[in-house]
Amino acid sequence: MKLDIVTIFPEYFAPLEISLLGKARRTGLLDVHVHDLRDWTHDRHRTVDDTPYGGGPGMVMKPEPWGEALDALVPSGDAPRMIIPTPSGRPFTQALAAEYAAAPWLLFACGRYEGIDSRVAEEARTRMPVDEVSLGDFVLAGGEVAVLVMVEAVGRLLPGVLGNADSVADDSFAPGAMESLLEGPVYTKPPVWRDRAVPDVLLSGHHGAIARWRRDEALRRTARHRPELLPRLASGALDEHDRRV
Ligand SMILES: N#Cc1c(-c2ccc3cc[nH]c3c2)n[nH]c1N
Repeated sequence: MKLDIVTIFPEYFAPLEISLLGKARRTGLLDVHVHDLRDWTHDRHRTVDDTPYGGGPGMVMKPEPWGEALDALVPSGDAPRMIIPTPSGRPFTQALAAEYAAAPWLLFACGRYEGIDSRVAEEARTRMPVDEVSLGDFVLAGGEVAVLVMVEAVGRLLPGVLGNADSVADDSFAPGAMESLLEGPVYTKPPVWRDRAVPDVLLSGHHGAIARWRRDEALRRTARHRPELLPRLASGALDEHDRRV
């Protein structure tokens, strides 16, 4: 997968050199290119923003540098999916991460200030799919952190990136009957730590009992932290036992 990231803060993406994603880059699973938007400015101050038409606080990112950046990065023929993080976008979900993981080429546009002139997305849509996407109902100062989150969520889904492919299948929100359940508690050695013992069932070796216990705990945690997810579970996914948990 090829990733292009356009930003005025390229240094924000140093974390993509380390850990799983760094290894994915070194092994060729991910081809990441971070670009400084100011490389497509032509004035002495490398200006990327201006005052908003119609007045109001803050500044807006000028369309010209973005237009020239997209012309340079997406000349003609094949085109990426363009992803613009914004508080006013559609929700970024595990399903959308999976959709992006199937794309051969993604281009992330990191806004700053009050956002990117809206004509940039409008013009880009004439030559590539453009998604405006939000991580949630809170406000960041720019798109870079959102892109880091999305790149990690997408990158870990690529075959070969995670050492244990089963981890993906067990994800919260991964497709399947457990799709809308939060993951339950996890434990490792020692069996007792500061007088706190690991639940006996996990040491029993009874795989059926362990699976049932894990599902019960996932149901309990979902009911406690995200009760709104429970009705979304397919009707067949909850049996009589589940409803009594
Ligand atoms: N995605 C997302 C965002 C943002 C966001 C994204 C881009 C910019 C550019 C200026 N301010 C921004 C905030 N805030 N909260 C989210 N869930």
